[in-house]
Amino acid sequence: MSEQSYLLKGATLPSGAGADILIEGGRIVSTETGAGHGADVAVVDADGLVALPGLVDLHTHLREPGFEQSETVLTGTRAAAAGGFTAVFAMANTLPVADTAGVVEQVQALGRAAGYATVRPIGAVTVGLGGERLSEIGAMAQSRAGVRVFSDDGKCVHDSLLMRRALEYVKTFDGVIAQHAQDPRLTENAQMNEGALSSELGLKGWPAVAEESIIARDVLLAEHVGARLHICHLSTAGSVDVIRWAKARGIQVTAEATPHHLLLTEELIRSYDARYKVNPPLRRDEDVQALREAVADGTIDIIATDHAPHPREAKECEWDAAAFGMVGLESALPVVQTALVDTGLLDWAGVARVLSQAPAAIGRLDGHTHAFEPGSAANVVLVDPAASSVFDLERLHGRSQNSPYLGATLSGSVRWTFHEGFATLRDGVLAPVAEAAVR
Ligand SMILES: NC(=O)N[C@@H](CC(=O)O)C(=O)O
Ligand SMILES: [Zn+2]
Ligand SMILES: [Zn+2]
Repeated sequence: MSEQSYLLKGATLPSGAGADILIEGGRIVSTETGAGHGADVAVVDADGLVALPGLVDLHTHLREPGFEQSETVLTGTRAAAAGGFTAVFAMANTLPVADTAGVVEQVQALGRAAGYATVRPIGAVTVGLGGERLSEIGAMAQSRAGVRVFSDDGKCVHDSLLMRRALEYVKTFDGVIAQHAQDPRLTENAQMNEGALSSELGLKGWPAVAEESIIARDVLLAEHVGARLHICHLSTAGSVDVIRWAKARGIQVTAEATPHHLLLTEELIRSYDARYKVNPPLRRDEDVQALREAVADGTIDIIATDHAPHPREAKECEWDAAAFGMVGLESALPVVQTALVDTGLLDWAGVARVLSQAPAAIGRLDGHTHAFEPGSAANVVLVDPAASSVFDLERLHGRSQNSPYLGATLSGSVRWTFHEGFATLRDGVLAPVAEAAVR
């Protein structure tokens, strides 16, 4: 395999310091400005660009196996590379469900073969996401995929005894349960946030308490067991309060917010445009503000995309019949810049923390680099923060186009992505499939 060397000249590190980042043999060799380099090095003009550690998404739906009409590991990781991601954790709600060592090993192998990003499979907590019997958690942990994150995402692990047993199990190997917090009884047929607007629009409400009550129960279970718990896609101010309380008590809980819950509100649903239909639902402006502050003060540890591709026919239908979910890999960084950086709530070091360092730590993604230290693997993204543009279809590289941002103006643009020294995105252009596959 031939390894191209790169010099990212005049980049700005998350700390604000200037750097010439020299990448050779898949590693960062030096970040010293003005250091010498060989003649065969490709020089990238990074003047005005911010260098971040490769982004890590703890919550991606790659849909393969089983739902390849929505996304595949290849198309999803191409979308990831376009968005600046160098590692994604693939959710288990595939067909078959990722509840055996065989399926998680298959997903990981597909990621390796595609070559655009590190793919770490998430294992299901219960067999077939059925919520009744624990899946073979130990076998998935010991498999070649070395699964550390387990989730029934899309469904809540509602049975408290099963949740307790799952926490006890993952504790033995330092794993984590990522809970989709949704009380199923309180949300039967629910279509949008419960409140004045759901009454006005005549759509069945999804109360905040359906999320908050599960989080409250689960932080107490995590405390009782002494295990790690992660809460997926927080969407309400009340959820933030519960997490803040749990952390103050020393409970090992981490929390995630999605870009869309940090920018969009339920008001968009007045259009009845199903691109805005998502689980958990878009909430009120007060909730968005509370989530933003919680990311800024560290109560919410990470931002994860919950990239959820769906084919056209699942979205171009009446609201009640439409699928829940939005694609989010390519828009994540622009949305985070728009919602948090441009508003002064987060600096670039904070962005590196919530989109790279913290998710890698929660998922125990060993060996993936999040600092610009010589000798470490070259997982790097270059962002142009001054570019503000209309988000259009050309920005999407996955198989589905259910983005809520089409036509909206967002700040910032990802220019280059390096995965272990290989340029998966080159000044906005994805590396050819064949090149990524043979490296
Ligand atoms: N977020 C969504 O609205 N949908 C996700 C499931 C999930 O993340 O709960 C999906 O798999 O489509
Ligand atoms: Zn979910
Ligand atoms: Zn999800």
